Amino acid sequence: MAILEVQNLTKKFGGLIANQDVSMSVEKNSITAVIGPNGAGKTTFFNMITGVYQPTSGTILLESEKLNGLKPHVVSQRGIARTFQNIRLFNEMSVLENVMVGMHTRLKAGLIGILFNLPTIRKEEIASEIEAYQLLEYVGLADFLNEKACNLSYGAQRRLEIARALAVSPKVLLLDEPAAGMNPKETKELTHLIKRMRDEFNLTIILIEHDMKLVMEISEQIFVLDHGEKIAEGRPEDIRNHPKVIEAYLGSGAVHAG
Ligand SMILES: Nc1ncnc2c1ncn2[C@@H]1O[C@H](COP(=O)(O)OP(=O)(O)OP(=O)(O)O)[C@@H](O)[C@H]1O
Repeated sequence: MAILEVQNLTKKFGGLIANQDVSMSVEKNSITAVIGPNGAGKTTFFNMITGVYQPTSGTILLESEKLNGLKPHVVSQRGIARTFQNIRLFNEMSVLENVMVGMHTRLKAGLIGILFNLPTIRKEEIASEIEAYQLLEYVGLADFLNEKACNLSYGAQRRLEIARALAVSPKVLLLDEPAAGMNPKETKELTHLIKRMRDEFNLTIILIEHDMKLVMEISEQIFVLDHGEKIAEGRPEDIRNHPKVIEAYLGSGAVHAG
């Protein structure tokens, strides 16, 4: 069953067409990759799904409900969380606080509760602290709870972003270049983490990634964008030797070169 349906999505920035008529159907509980050369339109595609940009035309459906026109925080409440290509953490806040920020959108006590320091707030706070700790343990950061986010290694910051995204209890998790800047050991651990998250949180995961080894190893389905258009889709074995994909990455002539 498809959890996310994207139909004929187009995004124009003035005269530049960043996405042109892109359609995708993503199965529930699957791991899907969106790949393509630099500037192909991958992040723009994520930005439309998450409400950062409104599409020029086309439709985005989550469990058959339209997401067009919704603000990013509402899209997040509907069940789509993401991480960013350029890590966006609260650098001066602790690791634990960064994850707790991710939870605030679904806390029930509300503004009145916070203003009047109601007991419900304290209860929620304790519960969210415990949950945040468990998420940090899950991504391997339990030893760094009180560390400032900016003091973490690059790979650890990427895992913290993942923990923060998980804190909103998403149905769909979008990862924008999760392995960027990671060493081979960290990338291997990330590969395991992505698979575990899908299985244990019953998640649907869509990732943009340039590390083809990672992509080929974990994706069940791959979509390829080039110059804003979808040029191929299929299983890793279909994509690996797809002439249009080889041409997009290596330039025209590569396919015929032998
Ligand atoms: N806000 C914007 N205003 C104008 N042009 C934009 C904007 N955002 C993206 N673009 C342009 O849209 C095109 C697609 O960019 P996008 O960042 O989506 O590509 P990408 O595939 O994610 O690239 P990369 O792999 O390098 O991150 C690029 O030409 C980019 O310059």
